[in-house]
Amino acid sequence: MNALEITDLYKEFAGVPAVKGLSFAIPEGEIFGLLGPNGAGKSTTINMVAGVVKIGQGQVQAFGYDNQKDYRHTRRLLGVVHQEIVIDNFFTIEQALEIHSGYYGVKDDPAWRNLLIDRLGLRPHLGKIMIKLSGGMKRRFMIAKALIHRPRLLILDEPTAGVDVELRHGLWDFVREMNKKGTTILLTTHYLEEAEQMCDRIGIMHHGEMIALEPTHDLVRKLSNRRLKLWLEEPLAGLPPGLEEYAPSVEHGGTVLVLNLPVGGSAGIMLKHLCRSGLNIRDFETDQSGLEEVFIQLTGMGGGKNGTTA
Ligand SMILES: Nc1ncnc2c1ncn2[C@@H]1O[C@H](COP(=O)(O)OP(=O)(O)OP(=O)(O)O)[C@@H](O)[C@H]1O
Repeated sequence: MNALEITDLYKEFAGVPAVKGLSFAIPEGEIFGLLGPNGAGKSTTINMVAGVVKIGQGQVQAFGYDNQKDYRHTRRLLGVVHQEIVIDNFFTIEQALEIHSGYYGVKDDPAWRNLLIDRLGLRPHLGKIMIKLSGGMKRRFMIAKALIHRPRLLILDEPTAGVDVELRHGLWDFVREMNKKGTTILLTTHYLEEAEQMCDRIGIMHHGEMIALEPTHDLVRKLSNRRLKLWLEEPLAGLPPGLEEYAPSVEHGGTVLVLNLPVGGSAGIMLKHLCRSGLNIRDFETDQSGLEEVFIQLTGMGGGKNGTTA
């Protein structure tokens, strides 16, 4: 069963399209990463799924229920952490969590509430009214709030934006734990490294369209070159013959030879060519470009909100 199925979703603001006929599905149990540069249409998509932005055209189904026709039902199946911090200013964390489970028509479950409070590190702040919490604490509260009714699909729109490293790690551990217990996860993040580590599959949006959607490993492998760096016993006078297809280059006065294994190329054949070359190799190192390079290749964009982000 698909946790989420989006079909031909379209939205424009003042005549300018933000999401252009988007279709994709997320099977139950998956951690799916939706990536894309600023303005790609990720939040608009999530907001249409969550029912807070009206769908222009198309359909959204959660666990087989249409989110427009069966709004009350789908609302209970989804837990959404929006990008903007939205809190109940003058309630304490505990009061707000109690109220929210009532809002979803779910019976208050103190054991579950306490588990969320503890796992999200909210216990020391329980009695504080929300307006007095730090930004990181507010975000933790939003995550607890999104989970209070035990949704089957948790949607996190940039949950780690502006939060410290400790919370980020703790949060992802918790998300993994929730996923292992059966919650499907849809997340957006600008931290490509996080997406690479967390997600089973990644979809990349650009200008309102999905320009790639693949298992994370395949996406990285398919679009990235692998480099083989060889430290040689004797410096090379020139480029060795028979290795032209690997775009060889030399570094460090000829003592380091760099070969590039093209996308889809065979490492075995490259190594055979290397053996035939008779080079005297002292050491070697390989590296592979990660999601960041893949993302830049696909969208033609470099840089981002910070050095390692989209
Ligand atoms: N309420 C709105 N009114 C007008 N335009 C909007 C509105 N919400 C989004 N847009 C526009 O729609 C486009 C897509 O924005 P969206 O926020 O969905 O992108 P995003 O991929 O989530 O970007 P970011 O990574 O910056 O959050 C942008 O051009 C944005 O300016």
